[in-house]
Amino acid sequence: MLRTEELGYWYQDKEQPLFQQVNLEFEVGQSYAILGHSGSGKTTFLSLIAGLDKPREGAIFLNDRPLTEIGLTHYRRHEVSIVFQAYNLFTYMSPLNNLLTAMAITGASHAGDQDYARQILRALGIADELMTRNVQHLSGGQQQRVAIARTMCCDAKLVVADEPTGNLDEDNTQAVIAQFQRIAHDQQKCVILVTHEPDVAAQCDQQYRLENKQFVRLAE
Ligand SMILES: Nc1ncnc2c1ncn2[C@@H]1O[C@H](COP(=O)(O)OP(=O)(O)OP(=O)(O)O)[C@@H](O)[C@H]1O
Repeated sequence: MLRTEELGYWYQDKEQPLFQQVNLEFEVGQSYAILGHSGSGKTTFLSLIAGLDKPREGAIFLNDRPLTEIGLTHYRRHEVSIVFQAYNLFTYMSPLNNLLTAMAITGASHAGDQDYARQILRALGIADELMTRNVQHLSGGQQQRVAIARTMCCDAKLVVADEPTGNLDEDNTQAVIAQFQRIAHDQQKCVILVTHEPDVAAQCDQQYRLENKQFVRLAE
């Protein structure tokens, strides 16, 4: 579904590329973890496949169409869903309104369907009384679950997550990873997440380590 071809990136003020000649394929129905030491370029890679930045070299294809042809604005709005470590929810809204707004903005097939949004929040353990409260009253783990619920109610087949469990305790980490696995397997989406935690990576279907400017597939 998503393919990189001879992908390379460096920041203008850096002499060395962070990665170069990267040829990878990501499929729906699978979850992928990307590991690598701090500063190796994991977040940068994620920002390229999320359409937040453009490659210096090579190209990214969604279903064989280059992102440059799809257009980054359309791609970001309709084709990819992003989960950040810092949740990035609308802080002045309730969980329910966060989902409804995301569905409206992206033109999701369930746009406007409150029951559907409630059902997804419930499945992620957000109790009915929390759904209409301001999200700032929720714990970090609950907010991250709302961010994941938002991904689930949108139609984008590609879900990218940057350190989604970085702020969470063990229980919430497990709940979040289990949910990403459901997104990949039950919703048949492609989940790509960056993590520092080998235990988290081990629960994904495939793992890569970014080292020496290349993504090395780790044995299962
Ligand atoms: N906007 C920028 N301009 C210049 N250099 C940057 C910029 N963003 C990141 N870098 C540098 O690029 C390198 C890779 O950063 P990146 O955030 O992609 O790494 P990472 O592997 O995600 O790191 P971490 O695990 O610590 O989050 C780092 O050396 C960082 O300092």
